[in-house]
Amino acid sequence: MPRINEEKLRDALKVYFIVGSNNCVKNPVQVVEEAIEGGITIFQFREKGKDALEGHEKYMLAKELQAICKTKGIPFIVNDDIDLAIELNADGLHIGQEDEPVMNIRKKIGDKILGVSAHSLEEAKIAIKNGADYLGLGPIFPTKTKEDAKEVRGTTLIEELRANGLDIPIVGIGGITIDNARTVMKAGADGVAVITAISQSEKILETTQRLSENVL
Ligand SMILES: Cc1ncc(COP(=O)(O)OP(=O)(O)O)c(N)n1
Ligand SMILES: Cc1nc(C(=O)O)sc1CCOP(=O)(O)O
Ligand SMILES: [Mg+2]
Repeated sequence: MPRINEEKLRDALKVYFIVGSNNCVKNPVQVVEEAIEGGITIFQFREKGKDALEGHEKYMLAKELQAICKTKGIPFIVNDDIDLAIELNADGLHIGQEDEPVMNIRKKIGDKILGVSAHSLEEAKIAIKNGADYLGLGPIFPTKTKEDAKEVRGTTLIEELRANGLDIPIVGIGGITIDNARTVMKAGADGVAVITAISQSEKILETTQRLSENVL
């Protein structure tokens, strides 16, 4: 199967919901179902940090969320865990700069969607050269979700990449909400990736709908 069409991916990245069980106030299955109903366009399983599930429990939750995404036609991406992505035959994998080199991962996952985090123009160029399908740039705004997040840089890196002619699909991440999502899109992103804005909302469906309206 060929690598995913770039324009199709750009569209899919618009409302990118990332979650793990420890980000949720209520049952993560219910959270993901409501978020899908509200209009998310792609999903990342990120079971990481304090109180994260491990082993069989992690696998079972991933499998259940993947099945839900599949019935609704939402691409299912796994964060960090290449073995899980391969075992589940996920649609893709997202990796950071601390993970295995992009080139090695690309060889291992074949044509699956490969997202890579980048924090500079140089990192972005290397990721693209080695096979990234899209980039995650952040943190755009302050976030409490990722303890080891880099310095907040607003939308400057998105603008820098676009000004340098990089047209790879990009999502902004970190502290993105209904209220600031438009700023990220105007800077040149193809989509916004959020955890808290949706997972901690008391009205997940409504919040996701409003976020989508500011992005689509
Ligand atoms: C879409 C998207 N963008 C960036 C990240 C962050 O990845 P990483 O830097 O590897 O950090 P962790 O999420 O693994 O803590 C992401 N997960 N998704
Ligand atoms: C997972 C992640 N990666 C980031 C980066 O900067 O690469 S910021 C972040 C956390 C995003 O969560 P929230 O939407 O709750 O701020
Ligand atoms: Mg990572």
